[in-house]
Parts: sequence; structure tokens; C-alpha cells
Amino acid sequence: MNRAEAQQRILDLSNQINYYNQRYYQDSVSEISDFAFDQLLHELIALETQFPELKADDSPSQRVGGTITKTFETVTHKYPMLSLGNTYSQEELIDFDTRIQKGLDGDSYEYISELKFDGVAISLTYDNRKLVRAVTRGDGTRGDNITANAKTIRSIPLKLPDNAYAGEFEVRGEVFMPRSVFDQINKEKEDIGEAPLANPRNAASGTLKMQDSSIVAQRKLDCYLYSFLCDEKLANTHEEALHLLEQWGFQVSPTYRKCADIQAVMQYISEWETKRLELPLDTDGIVIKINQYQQQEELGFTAKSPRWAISYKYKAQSASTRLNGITYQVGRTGAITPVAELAPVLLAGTTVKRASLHNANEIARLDLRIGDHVWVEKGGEIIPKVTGVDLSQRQADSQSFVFTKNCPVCGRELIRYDDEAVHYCPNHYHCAPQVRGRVIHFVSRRAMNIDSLGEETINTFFNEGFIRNISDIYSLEANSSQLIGVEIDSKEYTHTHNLFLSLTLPKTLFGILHPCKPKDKTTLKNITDHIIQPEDLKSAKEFIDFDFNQLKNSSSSIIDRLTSFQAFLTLFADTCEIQNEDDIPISITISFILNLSRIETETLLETSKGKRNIYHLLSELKNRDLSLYDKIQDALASNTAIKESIQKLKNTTLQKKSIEAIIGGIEASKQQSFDKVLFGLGIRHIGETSAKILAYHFKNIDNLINADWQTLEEVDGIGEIMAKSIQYYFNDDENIHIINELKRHNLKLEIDNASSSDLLESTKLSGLKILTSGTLQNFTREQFISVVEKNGGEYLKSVSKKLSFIVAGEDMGPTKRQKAIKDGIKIITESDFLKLLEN
Ligand SMILES: NC(=O)c1ccc[n+]([C@@H]2O[C@H](COP(=O)([O-])OP(=O)(O)OC[C@H]3O[C@@H](n4cnc5c(N)ncnc54)[C@H](O)[C@@H]3O)[C@@H](O)[C@H]2O)c1
Ligand SMILES: [Zn+2]
Repeated sequence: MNRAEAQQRILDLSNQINYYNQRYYQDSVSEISDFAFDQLLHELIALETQFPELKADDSPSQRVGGTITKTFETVTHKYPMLSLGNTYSQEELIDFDTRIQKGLDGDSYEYISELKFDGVAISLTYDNRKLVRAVTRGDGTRGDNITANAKTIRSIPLKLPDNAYAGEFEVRGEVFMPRSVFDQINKEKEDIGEAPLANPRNAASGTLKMQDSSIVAQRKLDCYLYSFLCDEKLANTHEEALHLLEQWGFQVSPTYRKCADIQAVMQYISEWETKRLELPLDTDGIVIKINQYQQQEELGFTAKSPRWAISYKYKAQSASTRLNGITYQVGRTGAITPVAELAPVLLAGTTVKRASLHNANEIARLDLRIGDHVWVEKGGEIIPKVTGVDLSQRQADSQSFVFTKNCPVCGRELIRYDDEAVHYCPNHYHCAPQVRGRVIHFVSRRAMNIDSLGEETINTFFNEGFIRNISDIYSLEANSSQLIGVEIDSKEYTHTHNLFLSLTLPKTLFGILHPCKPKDKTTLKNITDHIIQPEDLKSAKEFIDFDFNQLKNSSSSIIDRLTSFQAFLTLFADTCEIQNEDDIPISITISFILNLSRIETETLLETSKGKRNIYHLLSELKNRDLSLYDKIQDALASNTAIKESIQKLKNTTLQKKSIEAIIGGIEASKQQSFDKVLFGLGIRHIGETSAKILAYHFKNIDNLINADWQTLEEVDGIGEIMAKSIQYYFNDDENIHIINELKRHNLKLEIDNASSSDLLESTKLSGLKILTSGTLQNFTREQFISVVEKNGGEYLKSVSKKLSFIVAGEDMGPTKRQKAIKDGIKIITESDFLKLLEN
């Protein structure tokens, strides 16, 4: 590259990096992976090293990526908050170690290794053992004052115990959203048809910058502290400082370790590579720091990062394979997710056939084309993703990929909401996957609580046409005789669904081995485990080729039966069903168990075409071949072992008992209160608490249906978006029809006075668990409890770690106070509490 080319490339790279920094730090959005981002930055640094005269003062290689905002007060950091150099390779770590050796002139040194928590950096200043300020990193020199938000984080102490240093000092750490909280929030968002949060880091970052601290409190952020800064010399090493923090009640992750040399660091790295996935939060690597403060000072800083520390980032495992096609999934919220259909490839121990592509932007950014060879990566998450294209293998005639304009299920034109990369099908109330999603939501525990009606059963009822929308659930009773024998199918119905009713290999083996009655169950388990475990032995085809002499420890009767089933299957091996599918046609299994002739098996195979369960298969046979039908019935009547074997195969079909349970659960749901029914309707943006507010305010469904826009918007806690969404819902004839059906089936569509005390006045305390101790000025104990509950909070009766905070009255009991401090529970005053209610 010559100088002019380098100049242009440096400009390009800087623009790109600045753009992604702006998206990442200001908007809390990652448009590209961290790895891809770091590669851009490394390329920039390499070019600037080669052409030092081209390095601009404001190059992103010289600055911390974030900035301050206008919405919070700006605070200048006492000690700058820098970035960290990073590396993805062990060679570069050795280089780092060599630089340290040189920098310290041969003195001996040791490292502290820590995990690199994937959250948002925070600086906390304490004085007089009280938290005085919490500030973001910002541009490294100045940050945002977010003290009010930080105070809602339970693991950040507001007041320190007496053994803590009383002068001014600063503690730094990482605010994060625990993965469990993240999953919970996304589940709730999905329930009410909102777009999910992208990942825990961006969720934590977005939350910290919110204006309304009561919402921040509901998001349940957490914090690990990892660094201590003070003008007074209270520690000589980083390790000593961590111990001080622990003694003063700060939450320090116990995962740090002192390492005598870089080899010990390597050991730490390999130990945590997989173990870190079990931690309650995301980590993206490790951080290595020189332990001695004196030596840290000698090594010093560059403009952007300390020379005495570096981060090592774990790289995801990757493999290359052919992109056969791109299909689309329509989610419950209508979100369209493109999926890469791949030539099967082995990655981190499992065969990968599909990978997520996120959205249209991602496909365009990668310039993916059908037929390309692509790189697939597996990080901490379960679903692998496509990270790049191997351009050297691209076909000359390949075509750019055009993202669909219409919903692949219902055909409606797709839309994009402001600022979102995802396409949505706006046909919220009529597009099948979305309707089905709302039925699942309707029966869920927090809505109608029909737990006898699981997700798989609902999917099946959809596929079979028993349910088309919410209100059809209440017509199931009238159709209950038709439900007997319906096979519960976890697969979603697709056009390529096997026309021959079939069973998975494990289930088939379970059925055919049943008459052997192996003495100990483990033998049976061993066989199925053995046959099922290897990836390549999941299909009937592979079963045919399997050598059963390998199963040395099994009894001979089992091996005999397996081998003869294998021989039987071989007779039909060329039927396309066995060639292509992972399952075995059920007619073949039944034939084998009943010892039928080849001709009879073929009749049975033919009869099972288009049937969806054993029950239907046998009743069809009655019309087609009565003698065969009778033969089967006789066999079933005379031999209980055979009968049981077939019964095992029928385990997943609906029987009388389970149907009764379903109908019973549906009947009981008619007692659910109005607000639960309202929540269950799945009106976009209407969550549990908004449903309570609406129920309380409007008293019955007709008042709500007839409410005009202004009336809706004036309700405390119902914003513009919700009001619009409510009107949109009730303007739909089919939704009105559903409501009328629910009325006809006597669901509760108005509040009954007995339960109206459960209803809400506001959501200001929603998600918070509260206790009070001592005498309050403004409330009796009973009044306090009722205020907490009316505003969405939960009152707990005793001090426990679950508490969000304690409201301390004048004479709070000393033992309660001590226990609260010990458990790190926040204590606030009555006036703090009133402020929370007012704002
Ligand atoms: N995907 C994108 O679009 C995009 C954009 C910008 C930045 N990024 C990512 O952010 C990184 C740069 O960001 P950065 O400068 O904020 O962070 P960094 O990776 O350079 O590391 C510094 C940060 O690590 C954190 N940290 C976590 N655990 C720590 C520990 N035990 N000790 C010390 N610090 C710890 C702190 O918040 C600290 O500020 C890039 O490498 C990239 O991966 C991604
Ligand atoms: Zn659709």
C-alpha cells in the first residue's frame, strides 16, 4: 500500500470506527461483532504505525470511544478512565510480557488475572463512608453523573461500615445485567409484542442512561467492583486493594487470581475458557494487570490505555461451509429472522446445519450470496452465527441477495420501525405464527393459567385446525370427542412434513425393545444412548448400517431383536421415507411388532399416507382391508406385551384423561379476573401492570372498547403508544368477534368488587420488594403495605436478600439494621420513599 492509499484507508477506517463507537456508546447498539470492530481498530493502528505522519490527533486509536451526553450533569474525572489494549492471540500476550520485562528492567513482577465482565464501566466516589457520586466513563476525561440510577443497584453500597476508610476515594467496576434478568425481560417483552433487547451489555448500557430511576430499579442491574483509587496510600498492590474492597462490603467477583508469570496466566485463560459460560453474566475475555502499584507507575500509560494491563479476548470457534439458502422465521412478535441454511459442518462438537443471520443489514454487510462459502462461529450462545464470507471461493456468477419484502407466512408487506434493523410483519392479529404466539401467551401462568394446555398441544391444535384464535379454546369442549388419538407434535407443520406418519428412532426402539423386558433398565438405556448419541446415528438410514456386534454389554435377546428389526427395515430401505427422513414410518414399526408379512406391511405403509396418528391409521384400515384390520385387532387383544409395545408408541397421543385435564383447566380459567383476561388478549405493549391499571380505571371491557383516544391517554400510566395500540386492537372486527365469544363463554370481562383491591393505581414500585421497620410519619403499617401494593410493589414480611430496600422509620430496630447492612440491603428514609412515589 502506498502513502496515498494508506491515507484514504485510514480515513475510511476512522469514519467507520467513529460511527460504530457512536452507535455502541451513545445508542447502546452493536451493528457489528466486537471481533469485527477490533479488527478494524487493529488495521488502523497497524497503518498508523507504518505511516506515523498520517496519524491524526483525534484518531479513534488515540481516544476512548465514548462521549458524554447532554441529559446528565457532566463530571470531570479525578483520575482519567481509560480503555484497555486488547489481543486475541497468545503470541501477542507473550509480546506483552516481554514489553513488561523490558519496562521493569529485569525486576521480578507478578500479575493478577481477572475476568473481563461485559458491561458498562462505572466510577463510584465515596467520602465520609457515603456514596457521593456515580459517573460513567464518558470520553475518559469527563463522564455523566448517573448517581440516582446507580443508587437503585443493590450491590452498590450507599453507606460503608465503620471499618472502611473515611476519607475520599474512588472505586471502579462494571455494571451488568445478569443473564437471567435479561432473559426474563425479553420474555416479558415478547409477551406484549415488543422488540427484544439485543444483548445484556447493550441492555445494561441503555438502562444506565435512562432518565427515570424507578424504571432502572425494575431492570435489576448488578455490579462487580475491580479497582480502587485513593490519594492516601492504603495498599501497595492491586491484590491488597481488592481485599480492602471485600472487607468494606463491596461486591468483588471471587474469580480473580494471582499469577506468578505469564505461563500461569495462560493456565488461567484456558481454565476459564468454558467455565466462564456458567457464570451468571457475560464475560468476553480476561484482564491481566501488574500487581505492584509501584511497578504500574513505572510502566505508565499511553494516550488511551495503561501499559501495565492488557485484555485477552476469547475467540469463538469457527468453521467454513457452503450457504445453501436463506429462509425466514416469523416470530411471535412478527419479527422476521433470516436463517442461513448450511451444508452440515462439525463445529465445537456438534453438527451445524442452520445459523442465525439477525436481520437484513447483517446480510447486506456481509454481502452474503447463495452458494458462498461462509464462516460460522459459535460463541457463548447456543445458536451459531455467520461471521464472514470466504471470497476466494465465490462463484463468478453469484447474485446479491434480495431480502423478502413480504411476510413468508401471510404475504403482508413487511415494515421496519424507526431505528430498528429488524423487519416485522405488521399483520399482528391475523398472521399465523403471531396468532399462535398470542394463544400461548393467553394460556400462560400470568394470564389465564391453563397449565394443562402446553405449547406443543397448542401447536398441534393449530396444525389440526381445532384452534384458530384465543376464543376457540373455549369451543374445544364441544369438540372433545375428536381430540382422542391426536398426536402431539412438537414440530411446526410445514409443507414438507413427512406424509408417512413416523417416529423418531429412539421412540421406535423404545417400542420394539419393550417385549424383551430387559432385566435392568440401564441395559435398555445403554443401547438407546449408544445408538442415539453419535450425531451420525440419528437416522433410520444410519441405523440400517450399524454394526450391533459393537454392543458387547447388551443381552443377546436385545441384540437379536435389534438385528432382526434392522433386517426388516432393510427390506424397505429404498422407500424414499427411510432414505430422506430421520424418522421411521410407524406402519413399519407396527408391522414388525405384529410380525406381519411384507405385503401387509406395504398395505399399512400405503394406508398411513396422509394420516397424522395411529388412531387415524387404524380406522382408515378398517375401510381398506378389513382382514388385515381384524388380524391387528386380534393380535392386540391376545398379547398384552404387543399391546403395551404399541401403547408405548401411542404415548404422545391424546387420551381421555389428558383431554379431561385440558377441558378442566379451560373451565377453571373462566374464574380468572378481568385484568388477567385483558393481559391475556396480548394487545401490543399492554403488560401485566398496564392491564391492571386499565381494568381498575375502566371497570369493564365495553367502557374500554368505547374509550376515545383522549380518555385513554389521560389514564395515569398509559402512554401514547399504548393508547394507540389499544385503539388499533379494538378497531379490528375479528378482535371484537373474539371478545364477543369470550363473553358468550362467560369469561370475566368486568372487575368484581371482591378483587378490585388487587388493582393498581400506578406502576411506580413495580418489581420492587419492600419492607419497613420502625414508626413512619405518614402511614400506619397497614396503610404502608397497601400503598406499596397499589403501586405495583411487593411487601415482604422479614429481612431477606430478596429485598430491594427497607424504608427506615424513626426507631428502626438495631438487629434488623445490622442484618440489613450485613446482607447489603439498601436502607432509605421515608422522604426518599415519598419522592419515589411522586416522580
Ligand atoms: N461492536 C461494536 O460496534 C463496538 C463498538 C465499539 C466498541 N466495541 C467493543 O468495545 C471494546 C472497546 O471498548 P472499551 O474501550 O470500552 O473496553 P475495552 O475492551 O478496551 O476494555 C476496557 C473496559 O473493560 C471493562 N472491564 C471489564 N472487566 C474488567 C476488569 N476486570 N478490569 C478492568 N476493566 C474491566 C471496563 O469497563 C473497562 O472500561 C472493543 O474492543 C469492542 O470489542 C464494540
Ligand atoms: Zn405475516
